[in-house]
Amino acid sequence: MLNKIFRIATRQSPLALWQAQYVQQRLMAAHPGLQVELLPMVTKGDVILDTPLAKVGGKGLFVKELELAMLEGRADLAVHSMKDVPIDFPQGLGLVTICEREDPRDAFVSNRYNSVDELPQGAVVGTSSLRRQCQLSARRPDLVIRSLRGNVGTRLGKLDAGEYDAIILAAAGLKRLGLEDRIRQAMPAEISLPAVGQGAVGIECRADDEQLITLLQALNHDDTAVCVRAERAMNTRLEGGCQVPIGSFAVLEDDQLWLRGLVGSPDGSQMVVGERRGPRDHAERMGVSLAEELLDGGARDILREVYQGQPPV
Ligand SMILES: NCc1[nH]cc(CCC(=O)O)c1CC(=O)O
Repeated sequence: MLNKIFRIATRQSPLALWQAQYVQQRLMAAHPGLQVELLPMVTKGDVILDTPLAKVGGKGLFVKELELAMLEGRADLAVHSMKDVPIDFPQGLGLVTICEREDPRDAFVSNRYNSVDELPQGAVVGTSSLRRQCQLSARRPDLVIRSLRGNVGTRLGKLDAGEYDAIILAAAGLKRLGLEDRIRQAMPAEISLPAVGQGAVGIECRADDEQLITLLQALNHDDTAVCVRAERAMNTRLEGGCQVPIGSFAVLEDDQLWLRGLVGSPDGSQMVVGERRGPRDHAERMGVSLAEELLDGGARDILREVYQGQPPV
């Protein structure tokens, strides 16, 4: 076993590399003598940077090449931000481990203002997330939301160049990159309900790689996995991709799971919210039943508009 080298397929953005190195180090620490290397790759999502994600086919773009490398045996595992992991996995691959969640909140970043509520009338806020746009606009209909893409460093550069009064990023990405001091306001879930899986790192590998799956168990964080499972079950029932304004966020409080969900129109004029509390082993069914409540409460009509004629049933 120890003469095998395990290869982690990874994108080359600083955040992707940080996450891959984090898993590499944790694997080697948990299993002294284990050899783990990185296989840095370029994905389609990295190449097409100036088109809104919604127009180029979504987040699957960032993972396809990594998955092909695993299926062809050039790599053994891939590390993902759970937020970017699609609902379905290709035949032969599976998500086997979810690591402990970093700060799940959205971060308000600005060089002039301390919070969303402090922004002046008509301020320009950068984000390409319909979920963030929806919640910002619902709270502050006067704000002008402008598209913002690129990796974390690029986005901060555009803020610093004066293109925006403020931008919204995931707190987790900023903290991992040592940029925590850029956060002016870690937005509570009441102001910005996070995306499914936000802040959690997941590990994908070949479903029949029993040796690796066993080694990876040491990195699994059960509480995080339960929360993310509930969030993903809700998202799956809604057939949510990343181009839809869906928030889903679960926490464990004294072993009780508290799941909150939100579906809104991109302009923030409509918003359907709901929540479930229950035992941790009901994670999936809570996600599904919350999704159904949201659908019946208006989300079906909102999503029908967004999906343009392909509504969830
Ligand atoms: N959509 C891109 C993406 N995917 C994961 C993170 C941040 C880290 C995380 O949520 O784990 C980000 C950047 C952002 O939203 O600011």
